[in-house]
Amino acid sequence: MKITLSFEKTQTKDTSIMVDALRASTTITLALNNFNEIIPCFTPEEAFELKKEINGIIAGERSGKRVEGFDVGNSPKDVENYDTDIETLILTTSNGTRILKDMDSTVLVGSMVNAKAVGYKSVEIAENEIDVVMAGYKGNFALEDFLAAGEILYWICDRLNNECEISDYAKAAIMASRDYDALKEGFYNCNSGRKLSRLKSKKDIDCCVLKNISENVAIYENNILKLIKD
Ligand SMILES: O=C(O)[C@H](CS(=O)(=O)O)OP(=O)(O)O
Ligand SMILES: [Mg+2]
Repeated sequence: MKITLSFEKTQTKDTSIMVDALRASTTITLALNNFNEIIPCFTPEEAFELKKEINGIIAGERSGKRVEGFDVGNSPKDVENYDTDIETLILTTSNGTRILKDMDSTVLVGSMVNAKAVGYKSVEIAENEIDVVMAGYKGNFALEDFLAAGEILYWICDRLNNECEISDYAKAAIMASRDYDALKEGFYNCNSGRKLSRLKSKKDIDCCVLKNISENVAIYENNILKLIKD
């Protein structure tokens, strides 16, 4: 099995894992405890248009703040705990939902909170290649996505008993993610982490940095995110 790490765009047609640790991947993973499906939109305008056509809760942010007129922002716990009987979540965020659009492969969603589950599941479904794709921050490298990718890559290699062809880039992410105290420091002091703290959303970082608190693995098929079947 060939294991790689990429930025924004996947390099495989086999199996990709989209990683946006602060916060979209975490929000998607935990939202599936409250919603049956998530429809990612690429702009707030598109989300508002879709809301007119379907019965859905509309969530997301721009610059880390809830979009005016949305039911909820991009806080994983706020979305997970949103009190509703509606089964569909419409979600648009600055980075994570944007990069899903161009991924021409089987796509899973990975974060710290489901790192082992998504790593193991990717090995189960991949044929020959797994590419972990970092969402980044406004088109730039994001430390938290590199660290979360490293945690996921660790579990992929663990599931393969380290019998795999892994890129140096992917190896570097694993090495960078091994010290959990350093990883947490990275989450709180990266660009997104500092911004979220300024926006009084530190509680979201507290959630997004937790390791393996969820078995949920979302798969992106036909423009919809749902829990992958066992
Ligand atoms: O909502 C988020 O946390 C980020 C935007 S920012 O880094 O807080 O400005 O969006 P995401 O698409 O989850 O990276
Ligand atoms: Mg992010």
